[in-house]
Amino acid sequence: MRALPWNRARTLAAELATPPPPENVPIGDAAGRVLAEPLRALVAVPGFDNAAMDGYAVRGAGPWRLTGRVLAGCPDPGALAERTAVEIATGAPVPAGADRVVPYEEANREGGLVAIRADAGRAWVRDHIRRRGEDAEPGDELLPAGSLVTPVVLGMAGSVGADTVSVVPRPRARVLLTGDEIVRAGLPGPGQVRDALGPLLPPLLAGFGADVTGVSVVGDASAAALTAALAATTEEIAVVCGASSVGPVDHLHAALAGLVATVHVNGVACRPGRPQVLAHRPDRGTDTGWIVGLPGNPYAALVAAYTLLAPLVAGLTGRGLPGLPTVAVSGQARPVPGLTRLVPVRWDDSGAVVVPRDGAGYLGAAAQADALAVIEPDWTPHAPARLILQC
Ligand SMILES: Nc1nc2c(c(=O)[nH]1)N[C@H]1C(S)=C(S)[C@@H](COP(=O)(O)OP(=O)(O)OC[C@H]3O[C@@H](n4cnc5c(N)ncnc54)[C@H](O)[C@@H]3O)O[C@H]1N2
Ligand code: MOO
Repeated sequence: MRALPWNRARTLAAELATPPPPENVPIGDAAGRVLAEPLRALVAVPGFDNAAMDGYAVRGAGPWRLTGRVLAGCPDPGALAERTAVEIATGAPVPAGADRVVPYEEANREGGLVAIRADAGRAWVRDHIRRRGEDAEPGDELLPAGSLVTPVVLGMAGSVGADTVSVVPRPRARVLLTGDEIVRAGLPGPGQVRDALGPLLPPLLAGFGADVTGVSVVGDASAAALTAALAATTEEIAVVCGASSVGPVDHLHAALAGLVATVHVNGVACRPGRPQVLAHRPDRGTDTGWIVGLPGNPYAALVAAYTLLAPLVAGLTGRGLPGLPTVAVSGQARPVPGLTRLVPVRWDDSGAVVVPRDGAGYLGAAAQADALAVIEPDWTPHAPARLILQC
């Protein structure tokens, strides 16, 4: 199978996966989830005409005779008669018949009378009343399905009366590290390599919107061990790290053949990260059974995670592929004919600047970066490039 262009691989991963049936969760537990259905207002906001300022609610021409006080939480403020006023607090319901609220700063109160101050100018002409339903009416669609539930969305959901929201279940992922040389703790001995991907992938996937249930190591001894580990995976996504290339113990392709998996992506025309794989188990629906092969080289694995894993999670959560912002990039990005390069960049006043020394085998440059720039073959220094923001 021919290596796919980077853009195509990315969009394909998002298009192929579909979300599972939604679930209702309390708004307190919904942060970071994705709306499965549009968020609609259950009540009007504001729920009643209320004062936008502390002052006096008045009716008709002034001066006004002061007849009482209305505080926030008052269930029934009554009605105002012509040429009368009530003292009113911000957020309190405005009595029926009131024309406006005069803020304290613009009012004179003497004895039982309230009048506009002589020096109030025209500021008092504003009515300082927030009208029922001016922000939302019951049934209004406030956000479409596919929206990320941010803290702000939750605050708004509370404002419109929601106790629960309908969201997409978070996909789960199991990470399978391959390689007899990999050690997961302590200092590596001769010929050994300390694992970089076990620490990287769970929080990276959490940022994409998926939960890693476990990280385990599969030895290089035979393809059967990797086939068995993949067959035993019940999570929606199995992430295989390493074993994606053509080496003598690179067993991923043999394992996929053993599972009769459908291989949708086998190689991406990007550098680093070319030997990456997206496959699907034929016995599963498109909301589960996904297998993603990441190259063993850690920076190549990071690039592949942004290329295939993040879009796959976007598809599984119904979020869709996010657009990539475009900014001017300077520095040595070294475009390659026929390939998309992904290079770590940092912000500076002029845009984004390439962080030097971005080898496939080490995360040092990416660790200093704010984003990865997508460098196409026709890029020239200071030209714009799309960015993947690091999460
Ligand atoms: N003849 C060819 N050889 C290679 C090609 C090719 O096209 N033809 N592609 C090269 C590229 S590009 C990459 S990337 C690697 C990908 O190899 P694998 O995905 O099969 O990964 P491994 O061989 O298992 O390991 C590669 C490298 O990464 C280290 N590694 C593996 N896992 C981890 C980990 N969890 N933490 C840190 N480092 C890890 C491993 O020790 C190796 O050094 O293939 C090239 N070869
Ligand atoms: O493309 Mo490999 O993924 O250079 O390290």
